[in-house]
Amino acid sequence: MANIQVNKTAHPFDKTRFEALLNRRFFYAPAFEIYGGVAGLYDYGPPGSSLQSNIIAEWRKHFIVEEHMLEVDTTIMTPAPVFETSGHVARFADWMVKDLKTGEVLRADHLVKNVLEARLDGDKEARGLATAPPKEDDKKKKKKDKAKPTAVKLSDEVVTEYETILAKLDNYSGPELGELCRKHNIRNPDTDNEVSEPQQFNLMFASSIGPTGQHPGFLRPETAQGHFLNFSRLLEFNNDRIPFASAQIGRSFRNEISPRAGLLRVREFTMAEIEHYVDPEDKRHERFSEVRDVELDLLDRDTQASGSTKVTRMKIGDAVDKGIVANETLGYFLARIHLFLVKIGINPTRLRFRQHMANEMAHYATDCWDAEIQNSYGWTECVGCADRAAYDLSVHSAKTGHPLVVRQALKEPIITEKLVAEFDKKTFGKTFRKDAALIQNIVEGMDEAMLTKLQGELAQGSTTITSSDGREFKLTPDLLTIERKTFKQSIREFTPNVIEPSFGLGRILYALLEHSFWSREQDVERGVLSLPAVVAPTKVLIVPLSAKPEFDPLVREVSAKLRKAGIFSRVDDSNATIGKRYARNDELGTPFGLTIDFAYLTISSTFALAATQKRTMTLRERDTTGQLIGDIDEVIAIVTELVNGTIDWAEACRRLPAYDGVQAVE
Ligand SMILES: Nc1ncnc2c1ncn2[C@@H]1O[C@H](COP(=O)(O)OP(=O)(O)OP(=O)(O)O)[C@@H](O)[C@H]1O
Repeated sequence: MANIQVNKTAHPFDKTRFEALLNRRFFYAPAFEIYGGVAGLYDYGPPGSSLQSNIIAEWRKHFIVEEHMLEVDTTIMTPAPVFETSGHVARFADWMVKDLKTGEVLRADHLVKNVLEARLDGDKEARGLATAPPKEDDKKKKKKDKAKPTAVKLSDEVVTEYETILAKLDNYSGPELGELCRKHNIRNPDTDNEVSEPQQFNLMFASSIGPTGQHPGFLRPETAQGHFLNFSRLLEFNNDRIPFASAQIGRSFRNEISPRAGLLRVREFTMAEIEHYVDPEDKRHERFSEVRDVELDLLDRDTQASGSTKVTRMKIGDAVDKGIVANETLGYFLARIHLFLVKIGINPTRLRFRQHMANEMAHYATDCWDAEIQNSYGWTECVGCADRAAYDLSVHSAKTGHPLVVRQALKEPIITEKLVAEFDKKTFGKTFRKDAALIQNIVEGMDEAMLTKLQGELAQGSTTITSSDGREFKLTPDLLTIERKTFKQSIREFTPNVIEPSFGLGRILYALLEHSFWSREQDVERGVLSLPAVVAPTKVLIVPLSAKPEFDPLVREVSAKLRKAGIFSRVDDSNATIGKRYARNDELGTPFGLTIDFAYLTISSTFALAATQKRTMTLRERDTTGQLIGDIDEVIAIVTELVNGTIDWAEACRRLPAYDGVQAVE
């Protein structure tokens, strides 16, 4: 009876109701709203903040604690030379177009996507097929829908062409996007005006450090550089051993061109990033065997190149063995990302891993996969996972002269022999004076074959070398000799490669909210957020049947016991009916409710005495609304186990009798 089956798909996803719920319960809201708001900036309210904190806490456990990662907290404000070296000043940019009449700015690839998808939707409508879910949620939605071509049938070739463009959208350069706009008559859907040629726009917020204005800086657009700049300290902290990973959770800033997709594209957001440092010659992962059999939906680059978006379900072990995923470490993280997202409540059937096309990847990356989550905006990248090779450490090291390398003692020293030039410094300097260094450099730059030749010629008495500006210099055996020497190398020095999983927490949080939302079969107005207990903002709701003071001691006792058990609970002692109170908490995603059982009320006029004598309370489960009854301490023990995930509701139903009393009627 208490373990009732529920039908969560009785009503189709209703975005308007969903957004109304998030707004009503203050999960998040536009920042500076009473000043009119700023696109792409949001504030989280109490349930949104708790949900984010709980996702972060689980992330810490799943990655940092589980893998002994080294956590850092580096600054957001970053001096310009850092981003000049990393390439962000030159390349961290998107292509934008301007409406030729209104001057409205649009991101070029998003414009192409929105217009072509709208045309494909129109085609589906004309053919009498179902259309895709709506794509934009903002205030401009109505306006956009007006501009959206409706029910226009396209030829089969055009449909294929559009689908191919969409499958490869991240792959186009700015001029190519301009060409697509011209070829397919892509205009601003809000106004139907033509748009300009795409221009690059750097997404970093520029600032300056100090009062003189002479030290330009940027708000970081990712947390990664802070890890890399501290690499040598981290390596030392890790006893000079690799592999190891650093991790950081913090804010990043991107001046997005036209943010219109709620939390999915914002200008300030929280990232959680891991930089895992590996030996470039050995990218195996010692715990790969633990995840080998985890199955993922993969969309590889060859499939996308053929214009398809069909995923292949595959064990990560097989994907690495077949070379679809470049190496074990990358594969290990893809599997761990999958496990994390599913654990916090992402629907695994709406999660896929998409490989970057060759041109889409940063030039230095060797392989890159995005964890994409399906939601009402389409498939959205929520986690990027890239093998960044040795790029970042190498460029910062070259720029600063600070070695960002690993030095490993070799088990077996490497013995090599090679020809080297020995100079008689005094005679050499006297003979060539200011050209001495130049000539020495030329000789020292010679390879083995050239040195062998030089050695032979010196043995004949003399030789001549030519500098790059065409001058000739005569060399004789009194100036230098070429000899074979033996070298013993006991240290191997190398720049590690970096595998980087990079999480955008706002995107994950939003997708999770969408995946968790449904309405009760009997009443579409009664929305529920089925958030797993591990991330739910409040775990247990305590519902006293009445706000009368006689109930206080028991409520306080239950609260204190839950606190002691580490369970975050809230008391709802408002005057609303118990059904309303439960409904409000269903909307907040609170998985369990406790009602102190006052069944005795009918035969006793002293509530507290009766309840104390009986010492029972009911336990309600959010999704099924099933209720169980038991002794207070017994119920607290069970709800603690439920929240900690050591038992499920079915098990709770085996341990406690179902309750069918008055409180169950909602
Ligand atoms: N503007 C943004 N708003 C919210 N989250 C973002 C934003 N930009 C990036 N992220 C998050 O940070 C993660 C890592 O950033 P990355 O640089 O790989 O994104 P990106 O490829 O630039 O994203 P996109 O192509 O969607 O702009 C993304 O997977 C995403 O979750």
